[in-house]
Amino acid sequence: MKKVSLTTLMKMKQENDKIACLTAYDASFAKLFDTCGIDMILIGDSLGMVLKGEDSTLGVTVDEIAYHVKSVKNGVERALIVADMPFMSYATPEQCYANASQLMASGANMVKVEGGTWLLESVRGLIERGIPVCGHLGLTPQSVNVFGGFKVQGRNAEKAEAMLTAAIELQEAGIQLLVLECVPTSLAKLISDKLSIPVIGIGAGPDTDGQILVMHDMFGISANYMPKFSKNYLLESSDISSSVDQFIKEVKSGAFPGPEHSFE
Ligand SMILES: Nc1nc(=O)c2c([nH]1)NC[C@@H]1CN(c3ccc(C(=O)N[C@@H](CCC(=O)O)C(=O)O)cc3)CN21
Ligand SMILES: CC(C)C(=O)C(=O)O
Ligand SMILES: [Mg+2]
Repeated sequence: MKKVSLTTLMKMKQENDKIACLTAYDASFAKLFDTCGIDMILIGDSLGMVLKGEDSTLGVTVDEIAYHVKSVKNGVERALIVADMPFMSYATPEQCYANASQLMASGANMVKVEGGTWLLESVRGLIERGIPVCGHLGLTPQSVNVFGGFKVQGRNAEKAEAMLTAAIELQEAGIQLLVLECVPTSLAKLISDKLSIPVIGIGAGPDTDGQILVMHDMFGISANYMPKFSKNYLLESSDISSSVDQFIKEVKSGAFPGPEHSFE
């Protein structure tokens, strides 16, 4: 099976072929998702919430992500493997390079970092050193204490403008993929249209270039709560594999996310 590359994802954006992504944390689920045809698998720091049962992602360590990357890698033949960099593991460019290199050596194809303008130097440095970078804007859960909760971001004109500017700056710095989390549908559409790189949404409406869900949410088994933008695909399927098939089908057709999973 031909491995999905960043070139593949770029071509999918250009051809309006939607990109279907899920998180995974172990080899068995990763293999199942890969076999179903998931394009990208994220080892998310959401593992702090769905695996460890904590109420935020802040306690996750680089070693924990690396452990799960090593497991996921062994189940994957085709999907692009992206690893989240944990809270404070990229606070300075030097920390960022050391920790990103550990995740790449563990089997990731790309690392993901949360934030905008303050990150530009680290993003450029990673790419110059051979590490592809995925950005993450909107509701960046590592900043939950600054936001005062898991809240939709970019709802006023000033914040929306700042997010678009940050997205463009990150693209100019060299990111090759962007996750937009919990932003109004119209803003996610604007950013997806303005950027040449693929934009993957979660709680960002139907107009991004792809969608990602936390795997536990799509099976309705998350330890804490179920965000409004998620959908339990096991309710209408008899087994895990066909629920993943259905998720991919609905992403590709544009049926997911509907208005009930999106924010205005
Ligand atoms: N199980 C799970 N699913 C996720 O999508 C997820 C995690 N965990 N952990 C890491 C972050 C945290 N995320 C979250 C968690 C909660 C909401 C939430 O409760 N949102 C409200 C919207 C609040 C508003 O309207 O401003 C909601 O009703 O969905 C959103 C994102 C997304 N990520
Ligand atoms: C929700 C996705 C985008 C994520 O960052 C995670 O799973 O940690
Ligand atoms: Mg994350």
